[in-house]
Amino acid sequence: MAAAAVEVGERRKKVIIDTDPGIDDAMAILVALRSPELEVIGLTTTFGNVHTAVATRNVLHLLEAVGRTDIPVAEGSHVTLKKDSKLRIASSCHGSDGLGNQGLPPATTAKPLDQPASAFLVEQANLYPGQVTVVALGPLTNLALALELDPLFPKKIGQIVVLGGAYSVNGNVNPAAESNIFGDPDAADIIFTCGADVLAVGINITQQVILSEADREKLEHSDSKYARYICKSLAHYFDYHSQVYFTKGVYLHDPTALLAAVNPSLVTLAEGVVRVQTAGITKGLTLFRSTEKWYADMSAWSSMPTVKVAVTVDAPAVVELMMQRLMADD
Ligand SMILES: O=c1[nH]c(=O)c2ncn([C@@H]3O[C@H](CO)[C@@H](O)[C@H]3O)c2[nH]1
Repeated sequence: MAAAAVEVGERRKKVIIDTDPGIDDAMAILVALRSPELEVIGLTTTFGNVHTAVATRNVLHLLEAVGRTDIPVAEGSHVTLKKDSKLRIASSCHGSDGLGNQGLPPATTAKPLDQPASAFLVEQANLYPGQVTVVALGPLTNLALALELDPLFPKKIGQIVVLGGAYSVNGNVNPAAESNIFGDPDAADIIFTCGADVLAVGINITQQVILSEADREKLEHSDSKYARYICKSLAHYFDYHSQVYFTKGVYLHDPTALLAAVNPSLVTLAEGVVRVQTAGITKGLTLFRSTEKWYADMSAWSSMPTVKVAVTVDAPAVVELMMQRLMADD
């Protein structure tokens, strides 16, 4: 089974998680910290589920709670690539504090770096050319800014795993758009067409991966500090799903993308050009053109680099692996 088949290579994969926690972001970060295949070399923050300052606060709180303040945190952009400060924040999904309205205090000593996220991303890509995987769990603004800082960033970064897009299904902001792409569609279109090794995991995949009430109970009975940390925010996430999706379980968006970086065999892929609609009623729409058909006239597509898009997922294996990682002994 896929979960058992994970092999720890001699060299752990260096990972930077770009994140806007967010309940399922927090879950993904915790899973990453418990994954021996990964070396988390940094966390960068962005807006989306919360404003960027709150994302930074939440990341620092989480790292302190699990004793991992050795991991550097770089704060990201507070506005979109086009400097729009009127952001869409998904507070109904995650609570106004991003972690289920727990009223958590700020971290006591942990602080972000002085360096902005984009500069940190460029620095790490230069330090470890071809070796760094960015798992992007929010809008892609910081990555697009990194590319502005260093046009060779797409060639120096190892892989960008994007949680984002809705490929041939409705979005979750509106029928057209998924939340992370809607948050900064200009940045997303740039990243999808920049020539980097991009793997997109959309909600057509992540909405198949469901944490049930029974799974939640198992997490609640675990002594692991990682499971205990996430359980405190799960009630809000379950309530939200029951109100808007009429489901008893919750979607594991961010952990699925993270685990696709840990064990790529959990998903199968198609390859083709992805473009993003940047305006109008379909703003944030992700359109995937597979290479299965030749088109006579399509200049906005034919000259563009391709990306990989996840098309199937072993959902039970993802849930099991996530549970194992969160409940493993401290
Ligand atoms: O705007 C949103 N509406 C949702 O229903 C919703 N459900 C989950 N999410 C968050 O957006 C990303 C997936 O699209 C993840 O980071 C979810 O937390 C949502 N965002």
